[in-house]
Amino acid sequence: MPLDDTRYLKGGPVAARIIAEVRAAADSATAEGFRPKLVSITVGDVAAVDVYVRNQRAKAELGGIDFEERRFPAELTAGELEAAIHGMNADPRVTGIIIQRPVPPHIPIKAIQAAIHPLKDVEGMHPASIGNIVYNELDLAPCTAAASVELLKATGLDLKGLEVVMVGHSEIVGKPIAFLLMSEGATVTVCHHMTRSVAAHARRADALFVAVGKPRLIKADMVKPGAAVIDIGINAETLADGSTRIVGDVDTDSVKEVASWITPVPGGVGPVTVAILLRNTMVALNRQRALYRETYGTSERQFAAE
Ligand SMILES: NC(=O)C1=CN([C@@H]2O[C@H](COP(=O)(O)OP(=O)(O)OC[C@H]3O[C@@H](n4cnc5c(N)ncnc54)[C@H](OP(=O)(O)O)[C@@H]3O)[C@@H](O)[C@H]2O)C=CC1
Ligand SMILES: Nc1nc(=O)c2c([nH]1)NC[C@@H]1CN(c3ccc(C(=O)N[C@@H](CCC(=O)O)C(=O)O)cc3)C=[N+]21
Repeated sequence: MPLDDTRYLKGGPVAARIIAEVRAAADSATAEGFRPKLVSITVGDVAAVDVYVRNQRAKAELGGIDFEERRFPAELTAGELEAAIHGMNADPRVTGIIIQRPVPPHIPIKAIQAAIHPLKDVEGMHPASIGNIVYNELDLAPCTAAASVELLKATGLDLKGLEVVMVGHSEIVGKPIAFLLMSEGATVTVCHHMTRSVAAHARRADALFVAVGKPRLIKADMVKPGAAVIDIGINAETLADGSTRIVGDVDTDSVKEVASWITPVPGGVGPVTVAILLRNTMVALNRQRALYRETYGTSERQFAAE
């Protein structure tokens, strides 16, 4: 189907709407002396991260949020990284911190995520933050998970009682999606590599989310006619001529003939993920402002913004 087919659930318009809201919120916060600033931490070189960070920088600029990339060599020790994070926690000009994954194997990612101050955790991966979604507090959730749910909502389907299947149960994507959907009233089945028949579950789904990291895992015969398919996978594929292209986890060419909605890759979940990161940056900033008011009894900032 051509890319203007309405069955394509495109991320661009959803992202643009979110970024416009971010821009309005960021401009008024800046005018009131609370300038939002997002710091991205990268350790080592990972191609998938480069695309994400490039888009973060471009969209932060559109959204009126300052952006700084801190890039560290792969040999950085966990202690050095924690020290850098503690410095950012203490710096009032830094209002949001994101650690790009993956980090090299010698760095314990869970401990590093926990080192970010929960008020500056714009990804919602600090244990205190991720716990909130279990308590139905959904305003700051891991970005890709929130983006995927946002795209399902763009179909207009009623999430209450919807049969949803999530393929993949990672901490950063599959599990948070399952919690967000449960909070919205959906009936959620979670599949993983030990699931006896992913196909048998997937075929029952009104909405099928896929975050596995295997190109074309989901074929047309695994999809219920009329379903919404949210393809979260981002996989680099090398073509015969040596060039590379990005494909998702869903065999889009065959599934598009069966599904009523399908997110393209690229152009689906990815752009919305970036927009949600910026929205989360504003949610975090507002929490910091609320604490500031409670502590000092004023919303006037006590130091000059640079
Ligand atoms: N669009 C975006 O913004 C983002 C996209 N991604 C992409 O999403 C994909 C998944 O990422 P992420 O969740 O971090 O990946 P992980 O590798 O952390 O998780 C993959 C999940 O898939 C499960 N799995 C593996 N093989 C199968 C199988 N054959 N059938 C069913 N389940 C299987 C694994 O189960 P088990 O643990 O039991 O082995 C695991 O839960 C990747 O392509 C990644 O690039 C990731 C982050 C952001
Ligand atoms: N802590 C952490 N959180 C993440 O969410 C995370 C991460 N680390 N590490 C890397 C992966 C990958 N990821 C992408 C998000 C958006 C695009 C994106 O914007 N993609 C565009 C591509 C556009 C282009 O090619 O320029 C699209 O799909 O249309 C890509 C990749 C987030 N990840």
